[in-house]
Amino acid sequence: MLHIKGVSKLFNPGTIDEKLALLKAELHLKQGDFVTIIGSNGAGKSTLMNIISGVLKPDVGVVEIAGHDVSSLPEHKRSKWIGRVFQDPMAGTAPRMTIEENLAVAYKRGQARGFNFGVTKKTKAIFREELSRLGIGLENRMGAKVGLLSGGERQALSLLMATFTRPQILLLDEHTAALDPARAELVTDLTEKIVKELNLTTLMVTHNMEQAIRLGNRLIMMDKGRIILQVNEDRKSELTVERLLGEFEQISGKKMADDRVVLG
Ligand SMILES: Nc1ncnc2c1ncn2[C@@H]1O[C@H](COP(=O)(O)OP(=O)(O)OP(=O)(O)O)[C@@H](O)[C@H]1O
Repeated sequence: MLHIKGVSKLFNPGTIDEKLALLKAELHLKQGDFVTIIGSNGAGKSTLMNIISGVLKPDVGVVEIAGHDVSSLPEHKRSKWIGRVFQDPMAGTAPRMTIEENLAVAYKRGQARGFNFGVTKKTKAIFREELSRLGIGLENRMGAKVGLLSGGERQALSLLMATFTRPQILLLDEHTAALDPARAELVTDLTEKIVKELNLTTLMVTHNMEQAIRLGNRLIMMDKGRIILQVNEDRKSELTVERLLGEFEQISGKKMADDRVVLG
């Protein structure tokens, strides 16, 4: 479903600001794989997500989604295959628009050109049904401005919008990190439910090792632009935070340089 083949990315080559963000990354996911991504600061996690979504172009290498080589396609041309939720609850939704208007935009995404913000009776019924799947009562507040929702409600809505058009790939970029523990748990539970129901191929960056171990069927660990560890389905259930930190230290020869990971 998703193939990353020999992808590298160097920022500001040949200058004093040169930064290696990805080196010969190889990752192969089948339909329905849910991989959690963990790593120290500046490891290349966001760069990997940006290269999959088309925000960044790799210097070399190939990105293949559902049999299509998308390496040279700009972000908007692959948006029909990809849903993405960011850390910032403000990022995925338009605060001055109502819930149903936001959903109308998501509904149109990846479809024919031109935005149509109109909400018909039929689409309204679809929106209500989709919102009720979240189980947090948003279906009864469809005319409410999104800016009035809590961070957790907005992230739940962002998740729904990102998966509305049934993308091939779901990218989650620390999407629960800015929420308090109770709301983070709610959004995490919704994530698991939606990913399972839609059998979505999912990549989730998290700084929480316990979450990285608990969620999904695969895990990768990154450091200095490299994927240094891939744990597949058969071994994932044996992982513990201590083992993972131990593996990181053994492979990278240093301690995990990210307090959020260690404390998390
Ligand atoms: N647009 C850019 N211009 C220059 N350097 C960049 C750019 N984006 C990322 N980098 C550098 O590339 C490396 C990888 O960054 P990236 O954001 O992918 O790491 P990350 O694993 O997501 O880190 P964090 O967990 O701290 O967010 C870092 O050294 C970073 O400073």
